[in-house]
Amino acid sequence: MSRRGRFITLEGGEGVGKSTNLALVADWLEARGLEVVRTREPGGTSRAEAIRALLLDPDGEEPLDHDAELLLVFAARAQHLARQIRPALARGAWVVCDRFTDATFAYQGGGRGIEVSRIAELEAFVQRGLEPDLTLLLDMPMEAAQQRLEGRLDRDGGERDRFERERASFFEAVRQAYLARAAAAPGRMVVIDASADLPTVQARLLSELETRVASWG
Ligand SMILES: Nc1ncnc2c1ncn2[C@@H]1O[C@H](COP(=O)(O)OP(=O)(O)O)[C@@H](O)[C@H]1O
Ligand SMILES: Cc1cn([C@H]2C[C@H](O)[C@@H](COP(=O)(O)OP(=O)(O)O)O2)c(=O)[nH]c1=O
Repeated sequence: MSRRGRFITLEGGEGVGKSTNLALVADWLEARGLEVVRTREPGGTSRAEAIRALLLDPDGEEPLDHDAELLLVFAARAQHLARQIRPALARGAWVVCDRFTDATFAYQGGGRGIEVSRIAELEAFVQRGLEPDLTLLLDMPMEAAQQRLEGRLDRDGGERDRFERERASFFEAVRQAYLARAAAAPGRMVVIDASADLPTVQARLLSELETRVASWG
């Protein structure tokens, strides 16, 4: 399958501003006349969204096993790739996705402690060589991100999902795993300091995006 569109992902812990900035990235690309597909993980198609609901549903009487969690994340990803991402890229659309496999290395690897080699095996099996062209990692100290998240939950009246109920040490491990991935893949991943006010973060992000898109010709 020839691949013409580009695949951009946004990553980072809870509350760092991924959803807010995804809109900015997608709008910027659309203003350049590109077809843009905005999507997210886990989810992005109706069956993958059903798997998302299973993953986010807070643990009750039957806690979700860590290996089952990992396999569900990749099951949702396989569906999303087959039904949404690969067809979009093939027709020349650009795909902008809120989280992808770096989140699995961060949450299931760093957070849950599953071996990296096991995650990498599933990555190879499900993605068959397809990787994001660019990953924007929004990074900031966990406590400040938690405050933003609380602000959002207060406004939306939302409940904390299964991940949002985790301990501070879990989120710190997630952050460190993300930073380690970025250090190992400097060509694909760009770390953006997300702790500044929104206009500053957005200016940083657009400047990185512009440079990368220009380098692709
Ligand atoms: N740079 C920023 N400064 C202050 N608040 C922000 C900033 N970026 C996002 N927010 C706010 O923080 C909250 C979390 O942002 P959101 O985009 O939902 O994060 P995520 O998708 O990463 O969980 C939202 O209420 C959003 O309006
Ligand atoms: C994509 C992905 C997400 N997740 C988790 C992280 C998030 O807590 C949750 C849902 O993602 P999301 O809705 O992006 O979280 P938020 O907007 O609160 O930042 O799924 C994983 O554990 N592994 C994965 O591979």
